[in-house]
Amino acid sequence: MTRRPLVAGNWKMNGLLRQLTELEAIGAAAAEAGPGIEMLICPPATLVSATSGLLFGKAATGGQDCHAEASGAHTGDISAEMLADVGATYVIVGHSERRSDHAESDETVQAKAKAAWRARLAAIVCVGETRAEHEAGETLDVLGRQLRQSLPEGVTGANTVVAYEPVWAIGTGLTPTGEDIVEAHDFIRKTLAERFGTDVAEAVRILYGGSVKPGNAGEILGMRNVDGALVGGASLKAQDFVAICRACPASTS
Ligand SMILES: O=C(CO)COP(=O)(O)O
Repeated sequence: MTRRPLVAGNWKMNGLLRQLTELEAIGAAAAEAGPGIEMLICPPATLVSATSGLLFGKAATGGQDCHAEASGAHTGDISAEMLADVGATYVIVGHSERRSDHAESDETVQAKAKAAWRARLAAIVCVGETRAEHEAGETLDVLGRQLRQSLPEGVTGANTVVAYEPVWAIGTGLTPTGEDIVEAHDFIRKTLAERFGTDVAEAVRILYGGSVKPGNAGEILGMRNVDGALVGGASLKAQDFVAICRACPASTS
């Protein structure tokens, strides 16, 4: 089974209209990379519409979060349907910053993943251990629990991407060892196979996120069961993001 690598940029709470100029270079690089790699930008909600317009036909656009409901009295929230309406095809759910800043539980994340599917968006479901959990040797236990509770029934390779983001590696410049990344990704693939069957598990892309930079992208993206990256800080500069995409081995079919 060949999985098409996905390199995704999560701009988090960064980006004003004037930063949309970065998208020109990203769109050009996506066109040059061809179909062997998929590129995705998840800007803040205010820029989703403009981003999808600028990247149309070249790279995908996603939201960073969605509410579980389609519409209603939820001041300040946006729904998966609203993201789809302005051209998004992906939405990140369960990012550790949502889990900590907004006390999102695995159950909430699961409801959001279902909402994404309802709106025909693919859900990028984030999992990852904290520093304390890492140091206590609990990484695989935490990943197992988060996968069990955050993923709805009905996962397919088309509707779901899993992102492994160790919380202690996000924005810190620290990354796990290669062995730790491979162990986590192998474990995620095995856990998906146990619940959804081998065919589905082989089709779901598993991204690594946490301090991915041009300097370490080639090594990380070449690892077994690493099907792309979810990039934070380094996705804000087109030059860095494009360098990361270029370091990604493309699928050949
Ligand atoms: O949280 C991340 C992507 O979702 C990773 O962020 P950094 O690449 O800034 O470490």
